[in-house]
Amino acid sequence: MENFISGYPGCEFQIREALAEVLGEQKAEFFFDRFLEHFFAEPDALFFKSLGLNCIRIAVNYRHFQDDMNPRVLRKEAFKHLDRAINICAKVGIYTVIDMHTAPGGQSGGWHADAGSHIAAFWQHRHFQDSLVWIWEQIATHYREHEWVAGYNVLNEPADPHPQHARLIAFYDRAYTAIRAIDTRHALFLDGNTFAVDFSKFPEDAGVRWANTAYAIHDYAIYGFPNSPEPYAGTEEQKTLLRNTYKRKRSWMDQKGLCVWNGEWGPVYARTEYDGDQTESINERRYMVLKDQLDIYTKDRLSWSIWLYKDIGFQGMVYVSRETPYMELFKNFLERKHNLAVDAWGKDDKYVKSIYQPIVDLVKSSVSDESKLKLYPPLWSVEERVTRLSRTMLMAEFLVNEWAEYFRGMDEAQLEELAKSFSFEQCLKRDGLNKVLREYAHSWQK
Ligand SMILES: O[C@@H]1[C@@H](O)[C@H](O[C@@H]2CO[C@@H](O[C@@H]3CO[C@@H](O)[C@H](O)[C@H]3O)[C@H](O)[C@H]2O)OC[C@H]1O
Repeated sequence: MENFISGYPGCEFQIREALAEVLGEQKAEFFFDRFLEHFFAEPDALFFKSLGLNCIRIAVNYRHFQDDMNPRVLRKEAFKHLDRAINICAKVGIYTVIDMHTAPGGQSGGWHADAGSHIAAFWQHRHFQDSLVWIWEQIATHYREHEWVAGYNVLNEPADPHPQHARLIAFYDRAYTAIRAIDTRHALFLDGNTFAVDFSKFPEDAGVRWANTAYAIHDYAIYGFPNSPEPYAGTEEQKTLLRNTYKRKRSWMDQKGLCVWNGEWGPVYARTEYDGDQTESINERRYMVLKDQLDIYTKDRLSWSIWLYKDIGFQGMVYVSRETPYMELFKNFLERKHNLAVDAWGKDDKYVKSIYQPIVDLVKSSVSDESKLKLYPPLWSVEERVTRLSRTMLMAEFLVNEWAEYFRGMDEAQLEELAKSFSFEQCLKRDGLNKVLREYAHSWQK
């Protein structure tokens, strides 16, 4: 679960805690369990398959396997939803890649690492790394015979600040050895450092050192987001930029003759409630970006996994209808969250930019040497850092309890109604996106 996907503010662990506070442990657990059940069921798999797609990447949180207060003890229901999703996909003929989307302590400072901090503590504590290796051993043991699991995406978007990426390489070595001691057959998918774009410090002998391994880039194109430098029109210059950025990300694999996979990519979309009559024209441009990226991938016979399948209406192939109990309940809250730009992903900060600008200016004017303003990760400028800390963490923290308060006094039947809003039957389809995906999925198979 992520904030822009499900509508809550902040991180998953925060809303789980807040909801337990409001409803009690048992009812909160009931809600999240029902949410996961409805989020992906057989009709979802059938729809996905109907587009001609044959593999889905399933993002999992390490907390499904291990409770932080009870380390190295496999949770009783650790595989309940993952087994369910993988077996539903297998039944309709879809392969799955298991993606470890969060690591203990956080493998990056992004909200999606579910750590609630901009410091990626995973790299600082051996203890956190040991835990994740142990979790992978449990997963490999569980799925080593499964024919429909295509492989293991060991760590989503690592961001190891070490200048030589030494801790990431050491962790991949450990995870590789541990998994391979149990399961030699499933492929491993290793993301590059710094949000799956940088392989420059990967070992020279990777091809032999890490057998049966693909290397995952995440190819988000700047033109697919509200902060695009200019409206995308598919000009030759713009297409060249798309291609060059992508080529740069995969250049290390190309030099070494290694297998590349695009594990995440895809534009976000405008919404009528926030973008008004601009919505359609913005989205037409976004579909153009999508298509032009697919042209590049198809020419290269590159396999990809679109981000993402389902959400509340920003990026998903299917999205929860506004007429559902969940969306009606949170209508005003979501609008406020949007206007305050509390989520980082594809943010639109027009209402609040000027409020945070003095902090940006203060930081810039207080640091004497300009080069000292460049901290890791490089794509977090001073502006971006201020955004992450003051809005997506500080502001979000205050909204977490508010989100949970909406549930106060609800019984299981009402919670079920809310969770069910995420079921395929209550979702709409993003036709523009699905049409393009279908077309390319079929052309790829020819
Ligand atoms: O969970 C996902 C999460 O995996 C994803 O993370 C972001 C991916 O994009 C990163 O920035 C890109 C880095 O490469 C440049 O070439 C692109 O232009 C940038 O967009 C960003 O820092 C990550 O947080 O985001 C969506 C989440 O739902």
